[in-house]
Amino acid sequence: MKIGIADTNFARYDMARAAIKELKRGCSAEIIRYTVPGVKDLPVAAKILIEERGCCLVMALGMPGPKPIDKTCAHEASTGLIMAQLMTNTHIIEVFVHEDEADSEGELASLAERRTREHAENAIKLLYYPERLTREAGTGQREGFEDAGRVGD
Ligand SMILES: Cc1nc2c(=O)[nH]c(=O)nc-2n(C[C@H](O)[C@H](O)[C@H](O)CO)c1C
Repeated sequence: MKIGIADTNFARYDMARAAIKELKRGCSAEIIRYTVPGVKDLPVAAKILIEERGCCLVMALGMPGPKPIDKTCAHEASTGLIMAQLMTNTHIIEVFVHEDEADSEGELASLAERRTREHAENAIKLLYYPERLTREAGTGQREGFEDAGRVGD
């Protein structure tokens, strides 16, 4: 089993290091890392990891900046990642941490670490323990922040 990690040098935190640590802690998959300049380069990187490098899941890690143009880039990248998933019938877990989600550099680093690790846990569940995701259905899970929790009965 191979898991791909696509990340960017635009990001201000080494999200791939966090992902790799968590994946190694939870499974024995081979990990293939592919770093590109920015989020808009992630869709093709993910597709190459799947089609040419044999990955059965990819985590796409990126950090959109705070400007309107960055938000547009992130939306375009997201659309591309969805297209790549549909073209390859393979999960690409988008892990984006927007710079303006945090109030300080320290908070941004913690959020990037925690969201990436929690999505790495999701990747492991998708591949190895899908029944655990089903058990969590409807429980308001949130990656990087406290879970929102269940409503109703
Ligand atoms: C404006 C802009 N903003 C971001 C961003 O917020 N986050 C990011 O990762 N990359 C950004 N980029 C770079 C593009 O994603 C891409 O790398 C270049 O357009 C080259 O294809 C650009 C050009």
